[in-house]
Amino acid sequence: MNFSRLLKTTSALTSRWLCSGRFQSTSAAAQKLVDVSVDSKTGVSIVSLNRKPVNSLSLELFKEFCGVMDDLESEKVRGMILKSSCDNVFSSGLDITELYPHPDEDRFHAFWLWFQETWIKLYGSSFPTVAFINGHAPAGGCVLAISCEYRIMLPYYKIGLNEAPVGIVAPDWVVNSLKSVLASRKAEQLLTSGRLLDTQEAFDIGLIDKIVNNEEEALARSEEFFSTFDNVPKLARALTKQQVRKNEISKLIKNRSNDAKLFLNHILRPETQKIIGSYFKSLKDRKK
Ligand SMILES: CC/C=C\C/C=C\C/C=C\C/C=C/C(=O)SCCNC(=O)CCNC(=O)[C@H](O)C(C)(C)COP(=O)(O)OP(=O)(O)OC[C@H]1O[C@@H](n2cnc3c(N)ncnc32)[C@H](O)[C@@H]1OP(=O)(O)O
Repeated sequence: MNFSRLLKTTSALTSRWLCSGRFQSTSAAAQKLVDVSVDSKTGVSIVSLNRKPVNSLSLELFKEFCGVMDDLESEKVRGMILKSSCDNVFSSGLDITELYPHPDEDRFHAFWLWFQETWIKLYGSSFPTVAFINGHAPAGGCVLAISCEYRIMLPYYKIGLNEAPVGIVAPDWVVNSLKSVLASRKAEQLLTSGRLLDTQEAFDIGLIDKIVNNEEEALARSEEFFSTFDNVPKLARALTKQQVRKNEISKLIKNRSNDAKLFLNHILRPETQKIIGSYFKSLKDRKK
């Protein structure tokens, strides 16, 4: 099966979950969780995550984001910049309330499939993608950033995959996304320590590509990146990118339901619930 068909194909079970209207947000029409605008100078789409206060990633946000990605694919956009509308936070990662306390199993299954779907669409997009990391990007926030092709970050924020210290093992598609950006040894060090790096450290190890001081500079640096493809036929570029990324994506597509079940079993374990519970409490207590 060719890769474009594979991208559209998913198991019957997965399709049932993704297409079902369950877990529809009642306020979806009232509040947009993902905003899209077009930079009139460059024709590039700017996609802003807009789930205040910290862009924690919920099932509803993933669904909306996937819809936006489908639109951008069919409009054959020149490129996309992913950023945040929240002050100081790009994304705080998965919404912990989707994981704790003891999530409803059906909702969690759907949540995980939509997380996978988001990764598949972003990591496998045909058009060039830039993450403008205009705030902290821990855990799932970092996953979004490393799924893009190029990363531009403002100074003095933190980025990394901090799952291990809270007793959670990142799935292999997350690990492999990191290994597509960093050498295996650096990726292992970052994952096993769960350390969050500041902007300068992230630049020094190659986790991000550019440091900028403001949005104007970010747009200029993004444009430099996008214009490197101006003389490359769009289809050839897209197929080449997918050629590089297809093994990881195909592996997940064939294993989606199992990946969701494994993660659900892990999350439901009393020890895991306890660790996430104390972590969440410490997050809330920090401000007291
Ligand atoms: C716990 C790990 C569990 C599972 C790992 C699962 C899977 C592994 C595979 C995939 C990778 C993805 C994993 C994840 O993404 S798990 C989420 C991990 N996220 C974090 O550890 C970040 C936590 N947040 C922060 O460190 C700070 O909030 C942040 C630096 C982002 C911003 O700080 P700031 O001071 O600006 O805001 P706060 O006052 O801390 O937050 C405002 C408000 O929002 C609540 N909050 C923050 N983050 C989350 C979140 N991820 N989910 C739900 N709620 C969140 C925070 O508690 C505050 O609430 P309140 O006090 O009620 O106002």
